[in-house]
Amino acid sequence: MGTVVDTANKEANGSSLSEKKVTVVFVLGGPGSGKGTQCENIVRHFGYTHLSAGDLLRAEIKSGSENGTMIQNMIKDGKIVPSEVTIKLLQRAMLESSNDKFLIDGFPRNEENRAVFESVTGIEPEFVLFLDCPKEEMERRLLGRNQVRQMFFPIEKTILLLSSQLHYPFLLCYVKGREDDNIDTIRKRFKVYMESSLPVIEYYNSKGKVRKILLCFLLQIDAAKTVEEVFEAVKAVFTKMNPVEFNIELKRGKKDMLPRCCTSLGNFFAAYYDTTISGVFRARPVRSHVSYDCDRGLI
Ligand SMILES: Nc1ncnc2c1ncn2[C@@H]1O[C@H](COP(=O)(O)OP(=O)(O)OP(=O)(O)O)[C@@H](O)[C@H]1O
Ligand SMILES: Nc1ccn([C@@H]2O[C@H](COP(=O)(O)O)[C@@H](O)[C@H]2O)c(=O)n1
Repeated sequence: MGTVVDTANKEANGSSLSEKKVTVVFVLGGPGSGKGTQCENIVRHFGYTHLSAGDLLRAEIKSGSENGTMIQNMIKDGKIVPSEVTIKLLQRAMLESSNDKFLIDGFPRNEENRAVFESVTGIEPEFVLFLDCPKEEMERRLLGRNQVRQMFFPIEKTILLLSSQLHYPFLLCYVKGREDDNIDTIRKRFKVYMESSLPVIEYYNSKGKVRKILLCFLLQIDAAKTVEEVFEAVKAVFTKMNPVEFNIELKRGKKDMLPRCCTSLGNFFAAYYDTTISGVFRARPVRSHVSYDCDRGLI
């Protein structure tokens, strides 16, 4: 008998994810680090489809599903919803999409999410984009997120006015925004992030899959990077996403020859792995449009 996730894997259009070859990038970072904001930019520039695990869960609550109340309680408490539920939603969204490139935002959130996703779908992420943001900045952003909604959305602003002037506090429930953007739940979400989500990032880091973006300038107070500054760094990661492998024989087998390899291959390579594995090293192209007809060389 198949599991719930097996069923989801088949039901969208009769096909399964293993038949549909997909590229997946996980976008991770603490609550409010700006994952959703950067995903919107990546979608525009690089043609990915953005799947936010949190948004899919919130949509499931609204749909009146039998799991709705359980999901709502978990989110209110900052807890992680059982993997089977979230993975089913992700699988369905991937199967229903005509795209084959996905940004999965806010997933995997814990070791169970990661292991079940990989075993059920057979998908390993291309890489993990990790937005590394100080806690104080994330807290400021989350608390600000609801205020922004209240200040700029005209209907919400009107309801706010009515609720205060006519003393109808119940109207406030229409302008609250995300129920988990309150200080109590935010603290719980930070705890879950530190205890359960960071180990997943460490796991992928040990496999060389993490591309970390620092969201604040180092050694500066109040030095959070703007959305545009962060996206410049994100763009560089996606532009250089496909490493090119060269079989380069190093005459003297010395690591310090590698920068010269890069230079002699036309200055197209900004970075390289400084380890040689039986004479092979990988270089990342600076310009994505360059074509590589030289994949062998003797330096
Ligand atoms: N670089 C930035 N500088 C200042 N504010 C930002 C920046 N990036 C995002 N924000 C703002 O911070 C808030 C949180 O951003 P966003 O919703 O993208 O975070 P998130 O990581 O997806 O959050 P969550 O984990 O809760 O889903 C939003 O109000 C957004 O406009
Ligand atoms: N893999 C996940 C992702 C999210 N959740 C729950 O949703 C809440 C909001 O998530 P955001 O990514 O939108 O911040 C989160 O606090 C969890 O309760 C989950 O369970 N599993």
